[in-house]
Amino acid sequence: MITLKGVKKVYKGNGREVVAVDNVDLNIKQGEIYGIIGYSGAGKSTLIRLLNRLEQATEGTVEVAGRDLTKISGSELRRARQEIGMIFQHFNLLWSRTVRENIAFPLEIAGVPKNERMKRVDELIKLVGLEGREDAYPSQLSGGQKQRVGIARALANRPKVLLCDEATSALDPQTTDQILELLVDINKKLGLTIVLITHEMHVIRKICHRVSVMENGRIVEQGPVLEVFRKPQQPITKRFVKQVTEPEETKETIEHLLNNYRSGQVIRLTFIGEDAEQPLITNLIRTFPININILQGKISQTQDGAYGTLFVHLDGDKADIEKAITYIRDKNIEVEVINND
Ligand SMILES: Nc1ncnc2c1ncn2[C@@H]1O[C@H](COP(=O)(O)OP(=O)(O)OP(=O)(O)O)[C@@H](O)[C@H]1O
Repeated sequence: MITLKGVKKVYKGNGREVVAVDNVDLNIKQGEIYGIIGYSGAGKSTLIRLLNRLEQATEGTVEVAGRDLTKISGSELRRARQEIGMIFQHFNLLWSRTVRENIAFPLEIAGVPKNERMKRVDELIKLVGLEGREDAYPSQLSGGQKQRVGIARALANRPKVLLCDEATSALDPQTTDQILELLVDINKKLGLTIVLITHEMHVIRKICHRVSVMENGRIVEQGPVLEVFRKPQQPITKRFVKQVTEPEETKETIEHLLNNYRSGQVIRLTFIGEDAEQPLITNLIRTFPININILQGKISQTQDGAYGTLFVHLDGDKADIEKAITYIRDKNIEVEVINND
């Protein structure tokens, strides 16, 4: 559905050049929810703006729904853009228009007759759950409701792709979850391809099937979300994964625990998908003459299954601890031995 090859975007000005996107290759499948994560300045906004030609690539090709956007202009580009909806962090609504009029706006521009327009707006209002708020003005809506209007407006012309530019960054955690659920719902109902950029791993975990990590304009890591959670390769990816798997205080807690548990071994177990269902701790206690203390744990749900980490302290004979660790590894559960240094 979306293919980027060798894409580069250089901004020039004041005698200086900024390479915002640097030699990016990307492949996004139809019906996929694809996340691009990176810190501020990584090049995410530029990349997503290349996907609807709000920015023109300096080098490379950007193919969306069968058209190379770098090579078209005029009416052909306008038609191509109708297949690509976009929502924004600050909603970008028209403040002097009601909910209904905001949603109808792209239909007016596309020349859809009034009757059809009204019918389509009603459908969209239902789809995003804004029944009863049709005649309200944006200033009378909550942040979540404003984003629902943004989503309805973006979907008005039945696009094949929805681009989300930090769409939940201005919302509180509960409203963020509701909007993310709405996006998943729309993805399933309409088979819509969704591309989102964010700096929050929570968003990726919750709704994305695959993810790319961006740093200094480049994609430094990509893969299925569960895979990236299981084995993050780059330091930056490890930092993002820790945002959702380990509570803030984990590092300090672990240091504290290592000081308290001088004997035995502290380990971190990583469970993926069905592994999480195993009665592992019970089996360990029954099989080996060791003591086990559960120190800390967290399980997160992704689109493809559960992902969890558990810190435990094993105490007893060194050889028994070694055997217990081998036993866990044989069950395909990842074990990281946390050392005192
Ligand atoms: N119009 C522009 N002119 C010049 N430089 C730009 C322009 N837009 C972005 N940049 C630069 O390109 C780089 C990437 O910016 P971009 O906004 O794409 O990153 P980002 O990951 O989306 O960060 P943020 O979340 O802060 O927007 C930055 O160094 C930025 O200063």
